[in-house]
Amino acid sequence: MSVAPGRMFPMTDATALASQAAYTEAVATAARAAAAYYADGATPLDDDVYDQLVRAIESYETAHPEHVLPQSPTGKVAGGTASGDVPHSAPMLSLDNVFSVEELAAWAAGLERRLGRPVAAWCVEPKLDGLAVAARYRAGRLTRLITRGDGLAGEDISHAGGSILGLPETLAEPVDAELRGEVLLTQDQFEQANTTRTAHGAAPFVNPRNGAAGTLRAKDRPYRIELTFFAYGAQGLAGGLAHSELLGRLAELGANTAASTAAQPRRCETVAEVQARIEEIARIRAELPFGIDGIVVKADAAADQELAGSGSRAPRWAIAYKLPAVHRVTRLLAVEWNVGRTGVIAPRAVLEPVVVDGATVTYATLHNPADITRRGLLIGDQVSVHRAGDVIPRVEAPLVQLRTGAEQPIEFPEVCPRCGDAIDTSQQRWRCVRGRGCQAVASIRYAAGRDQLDIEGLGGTRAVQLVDRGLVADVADLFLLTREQLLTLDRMGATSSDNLIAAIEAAKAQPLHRVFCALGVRGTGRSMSRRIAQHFGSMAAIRAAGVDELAEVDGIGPEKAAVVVAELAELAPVLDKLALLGVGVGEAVTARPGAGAGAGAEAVAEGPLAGQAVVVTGTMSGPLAQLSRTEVNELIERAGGKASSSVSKRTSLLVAGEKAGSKRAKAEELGVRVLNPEEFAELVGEFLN
Ligand SMILES: NC(=O)c1ccc[n+]([C@@H]2O[C@H](COP(=O)([O-])OP(=O)(O)OC[C@H]3O[C@@H](n4cnc5c(N)ncnc54)[C@H](O)[C@@H]3O)[C@@H](O)[C@H]2O)c1
Ligand SMILES: [Zn+2]
Repeated sequence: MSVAPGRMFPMTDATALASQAAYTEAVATAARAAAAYYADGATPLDDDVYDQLVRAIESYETAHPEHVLPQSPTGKVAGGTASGDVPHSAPMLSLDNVFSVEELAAWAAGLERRLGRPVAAWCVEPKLDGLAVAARYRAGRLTRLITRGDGLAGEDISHAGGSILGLPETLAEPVDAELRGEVLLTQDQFEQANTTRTAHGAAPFVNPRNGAAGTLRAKDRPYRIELTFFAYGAQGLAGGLAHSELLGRLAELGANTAASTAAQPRRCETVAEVQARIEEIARIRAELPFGIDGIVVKADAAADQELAGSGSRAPRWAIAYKLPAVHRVTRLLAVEWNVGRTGVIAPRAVLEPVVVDGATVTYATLHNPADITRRGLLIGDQVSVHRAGDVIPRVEAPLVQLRTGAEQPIEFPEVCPRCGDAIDTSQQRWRCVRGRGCQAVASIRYAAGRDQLDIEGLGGTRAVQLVDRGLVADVADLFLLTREQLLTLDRMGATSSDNLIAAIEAAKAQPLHRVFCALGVRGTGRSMSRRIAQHFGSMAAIRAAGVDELAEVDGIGPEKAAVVVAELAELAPVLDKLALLGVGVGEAVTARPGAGAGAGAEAVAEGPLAGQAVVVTGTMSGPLAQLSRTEVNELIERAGGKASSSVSKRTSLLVAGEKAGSKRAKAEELGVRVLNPEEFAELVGEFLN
């Protein structure tokens, strides 16, 4: 992640409030969201959106101070929605925010103007994404634990004291003091918490922060959830310590601090150094074992802090440099089950697209079936999605409070979705019992298919037999099969053996594009294979091509080209065998630069509609609904057919939608085959876009 100058994510400009009515509504929305956020975390707004809203409210209030509403969240700790009955020894404040390095520099300059001198030094540390607590110690023993509340008084949560790592029951010295810091769930603790909760029939936590809040408040739970404490402040310890010295002192007393992590607090002399450290922490954010939602910059010296003082909501000597939210709420649309090369069957969430940390996320990992159960997910749920840096996006949990009742259970496969054989569910990661053989069966079936090598007599069960008997492990092995070997298979007589051998022999002469297609390289269906074959002219040339050359083929971008190159490299042993056997060398089509998508002469002779005269009538539906009549006609031509407008003896096929009328009657009279738009779309599926 880079924090180069400029805004890291869209800010308030677009959401400036134009009128008092808009302001009133914004205040109401923010107040509702904050109330939900500090109560149970079930807010429909993402943090970024909430922050933007509050900024817009603030700027409106600056311009119209006479119109400020009393329920406005600005200037208040927790937006004024939290409270408590244990008074704090000194206010527990929030932090003001900046969103760019320019704003940070302006804030630092403002602080120095206020002080009338340069800030002696800064301390830069992670902004831990949890909840602030005050821990009171008497003679070194923990006596009371209190939430931040409204900043002036909080709730007593002493019951939680025993399950917080890094918050000692007894300090290393018998001091009377109050430690302040953040309580959070690390990623591991969050996963563990949700396993425990779902096992007890409780709803999983939406995200670690929400989980920490719920856990601190809860009493009398039948299970224990472990949390972690990071100290960053204190009351009642010897005064005059710089912040960085105080952190050292807290660690000496036995409390956990961020110094124990890769995002260690660092003392910086200049704002440039501060920016560099911010950038470092932002860069390692995704690898930290706990969540951070920003980086806190503090004036280090006690004298600077004292002179700057505090406002009602936040100290003036510290600022939070916010990072883009890595948690987003979106809808779970479906779960797909993909079988990997080794037969592992992995679920994948299909999401309503959402931008998280700068990238659009449409898929997220669900790890394994137990993971789905642990999270208690349903199709249609609003879910919290996490993504940071290059980390694979993951679904964290459903927001059960937002369910409508229309959610559906997730169906788990009963047989391998690729080969149809049984699933081994004895491990967390489900596997096809066929293991690597699953891939072999699937790839051989695919290779023998009508649009590839077109080997009749090599359907599903035959492919399974051949793989199970160890006769075939890849496409090339097919061409080494002997009649004698085939005769040893169940239900395989002399005639079927001869026929299959003949079909395989014939397949040797299949043109290059079909042999290439038979390899099953990802993203290269029938028409793409044709284009690649036409472009390069021989398998040797295709294999010799690099990413750049492949990317020149119509329809292959650099990313797809890289996939093709990588998969071909993996297929090298198969390709070597095929070359030795002389498969895929027949009828090499000469390279035709610029040949379009399946539009060449070959395409016309090859598609599912090859040589057919097709008429379209009525209203198109299904996948064809979006197409104009011209587009449907183009589709027919791409698929090898000829589009015509009237039904006659020469018509091969009529595609009849709703309100088809006289053409349909005539076709039926002439005995012409009639398909509805859906059936037709299936027939020409591959050519649809
Ligand atoms: N999504 C929503 O609807 C919604 C609603 C309300 C609030 N929020 C989120 O909550 C934020 C406000 O929460 P907040 O009031 O807790 O303030 P905050 O999280 O913006 O910052 C203040 C808090 O940071 C914490 N903190 C972490 N590391 C720290 C460190 N090293 N030093 C000092 N403090 C540290 C402390 O708990 C402190 O109270 C908003 O910015 C928004 O992102 C979201
Ligand atoms: Zn399988």
